[in-house]
Amino acid sequence: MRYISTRGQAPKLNFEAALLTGLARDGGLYVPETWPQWSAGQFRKLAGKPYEQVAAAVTKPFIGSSLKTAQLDKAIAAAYGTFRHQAVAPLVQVDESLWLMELFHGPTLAFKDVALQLLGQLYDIVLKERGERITVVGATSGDTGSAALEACKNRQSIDIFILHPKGRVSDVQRRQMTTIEADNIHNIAIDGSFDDCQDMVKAMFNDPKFRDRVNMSAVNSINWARVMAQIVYYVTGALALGAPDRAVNFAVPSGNFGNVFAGYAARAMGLPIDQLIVGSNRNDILTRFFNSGAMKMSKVAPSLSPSMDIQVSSNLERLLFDLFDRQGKKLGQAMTDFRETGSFAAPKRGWAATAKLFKAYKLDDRETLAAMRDVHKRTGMLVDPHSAIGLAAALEARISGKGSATPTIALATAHPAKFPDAVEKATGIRPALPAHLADLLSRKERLSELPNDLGKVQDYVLAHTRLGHNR
Ligand SMILES: Cc1ncc(COP(=O)(O)O)c(C=O)c1O
Ligand SMILES: N[C@@H](CCOP(=O)(O)O)C(=O)O
Repeated sequence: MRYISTRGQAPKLNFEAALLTGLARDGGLYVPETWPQWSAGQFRKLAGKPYEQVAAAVTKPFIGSSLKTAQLDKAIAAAYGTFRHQAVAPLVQVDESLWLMELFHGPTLAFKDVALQLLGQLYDIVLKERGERITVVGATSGDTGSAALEACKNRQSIDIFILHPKGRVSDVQRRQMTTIEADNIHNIAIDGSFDDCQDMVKAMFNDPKFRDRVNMSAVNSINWARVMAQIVYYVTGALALGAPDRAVNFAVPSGNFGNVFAGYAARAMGLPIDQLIVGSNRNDILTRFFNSGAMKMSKVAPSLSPSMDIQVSSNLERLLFDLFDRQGKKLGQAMTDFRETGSFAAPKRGWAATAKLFKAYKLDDRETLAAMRDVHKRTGMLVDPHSAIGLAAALEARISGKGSATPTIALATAHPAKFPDAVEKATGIRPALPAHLADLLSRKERLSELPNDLGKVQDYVLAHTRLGHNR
């Protein structure tokens, strides 16, 4: 399998190189040159198999000869051995045609663990074989950060720096990052938004001297391996509800568009997904896009679902690449124009199919609390504000007839205890953290604060990475 950049000007890479490279050198994102095509029989063979076995089968074609089968199997076993639920991503039935997929049984209680636990293992294998070290610089609105730090902590070949928007993540999210004791991890609170943090990470990648000096790599969904690992639970979920002999819908709370893009990739491989239902909070650029074909950037506003307080959804570029008939140069120009003018219109060709596949709904904070209250009243389940947005979007799609009678899986992306204030406000119940995090609020924090200034952040990384001085 070869990977190409969405901007069409960077070298083609194999999986191992794409894993280590992060953002392509032309500023684009790596995508598979072609989607692996699976027959119904291939999917059928995996029905009822353990998560690890499905993960091996689904990821193999994307990894190709970059890893030996035994290495991949070992990495998968180690990654999912850290989960507290044997099924890794269990389904819970909500009503006659709606299921919740719990993606929060990993070490940091969010769906990010599913991909990042595997990414940590893959890094280890390829870095050991190459005898190389990397510096990871990542941006987080709360969940990627802790999952990435947990996956990379104490790994000898990695120094990791995570930028988060100061004061804009929940206390639990921040403490999950800042209380990890390991010499190779660095938390930086930036005086700005998540978009500012993500822009700085991309700017560092777009500075060839800097990226080469520190051998920079990415844990955000910039990294194709993140998206690849997330395809697996779309397959296990759909198979559990009767695919490939029955189509399913997925409802996904969305911010950086990585999670739902993994659903798009599963469908491109042949999994029968009827609709991908996108849920946004008040930062609804994605919902506006899918409802109109146009995007207009506005200022990001804090919400009860802080992990989705995002205006520039990184992975949308991977979808737009297909909408632009994979013409990277044209897309690159459109992305540059979007950055300059703050607006973007999708090409008319292909838009009808995209608009048919993606349905999108927005919930403000009041509606999010109402959704959390409603699901608790109806089922006794506590859901976090992000998951509630996905669930409510699924119900909206059904009411408006757009979701039809097709069974729908709403992705529960975080454990309710990550957002105890919002859950308590909605239901009157304060969810407790699982035992391994029970003393989180009394652990010692360690972080640095920096202004929203690229030069200062680069200086900080250079001063603290073990690669900054040696090259
Ligand atoms: C809990 C939670 N839900 C949903 C999202 C949105 O996912 P994505 O950015 O992949 O669209 C995030 C952040 O990524 C998250 O942390
Ligand atoms: N919501 C994310 C934002 C970063 O998204 P990613 O999927 O690109 O890592 C977070 O929790 O940090």
